[in-house]
Amino acid sequence: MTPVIAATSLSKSFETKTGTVGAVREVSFRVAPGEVVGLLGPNGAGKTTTMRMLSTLERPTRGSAVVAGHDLLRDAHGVRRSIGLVAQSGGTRPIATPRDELLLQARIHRLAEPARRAQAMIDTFDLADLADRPTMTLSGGQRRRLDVAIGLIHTPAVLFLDEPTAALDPPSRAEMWQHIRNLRRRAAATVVLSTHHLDEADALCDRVLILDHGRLVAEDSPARLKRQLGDDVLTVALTGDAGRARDAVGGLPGVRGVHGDGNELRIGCQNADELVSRVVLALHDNRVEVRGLRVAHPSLDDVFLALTGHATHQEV
Ligand SMILES: Nc1ncnc2c1ncn2[C@@H]1O[C@H](COP(=O)(O)OP(=O)(O)OP(=O)(O)O)[C@@H](O)[C@H]1O
Repeated sequence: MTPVIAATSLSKSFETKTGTVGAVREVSFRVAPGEVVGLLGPNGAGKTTTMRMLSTLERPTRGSAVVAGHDLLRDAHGVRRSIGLVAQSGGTRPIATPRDELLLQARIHRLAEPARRAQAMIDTFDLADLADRPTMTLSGGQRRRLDVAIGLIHTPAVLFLDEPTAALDPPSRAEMWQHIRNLRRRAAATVVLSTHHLDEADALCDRVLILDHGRLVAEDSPARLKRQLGDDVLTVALTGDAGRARDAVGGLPGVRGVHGDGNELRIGCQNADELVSRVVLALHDNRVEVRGLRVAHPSLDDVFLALTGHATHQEV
């Protein structure tokens, strides 16, 4: 199947007073039609810059991409016509109403029957009660919903959502998740979204691209990424030398991998119940005090830590 996005060695460097920042480095990937793909990584990993390049807002320093059949460098106009972009900051005017904003976008895209199209988006995104109020009176979640409606009004082949749920409270977040799920069900839209919430990527994405320091370090479905670590993760809170603790348990039979984050070891394994007593004994023999134990299925947090050596909430 022809991919909707094919990025090849996409790279972007910024020249700053303190030197060159390699924001995105040689990133290559493909996105199939109808896929929901997550760009995942901590602050500064290169997610926004990747999206800005793919939506023609930033020119790549190196590399190329084809988006919805249009070459990014040779046919930026074609790319722009085929995509919707919901930026982190949104883009609505405070005193305009949602209906004004949707109408304006419909006209910018020269859609037939703009008023009917605006109303369709108002209905789809549950904006009926809010449609004629100034956008500055909307809550963060309501405004975000409007941003997505605006991004979709021209039925783009690809929708880029930059942190669609940043700063939303849990109910608004859940609502936004439902809208993103509906996009795929109703519109079969291809969606590329960025997030640093691993649970969000897990809940919404067919595939995640994990970025760290501008590089693509892994690319797979959330389920397969987690399975690589085993069925269980045994988390051990400890006091003592983390390096010595890692060495003590790393070679035990059944251990798939050990990752340390401060005073905590996370041990990927097939069956944590069988391993617990051996881990405690090995740590005791190496003078590491165990303060607590917890068993869980691997999360994308564990995957991220295993791949990069640091947690997603740490800035890079
Ligand atoms: N215009 C710019 N000038 C200089 N450096 C920049 C510019 N834009 C981005 N950067 C740098 O590029 C790197 C990647 O930034 P980017 O915004 O793409 O990361 P991100 O993963 O989207 O982060 P966040 O989750 O915080 O939005 C960062 O180190 C950032 O400071």
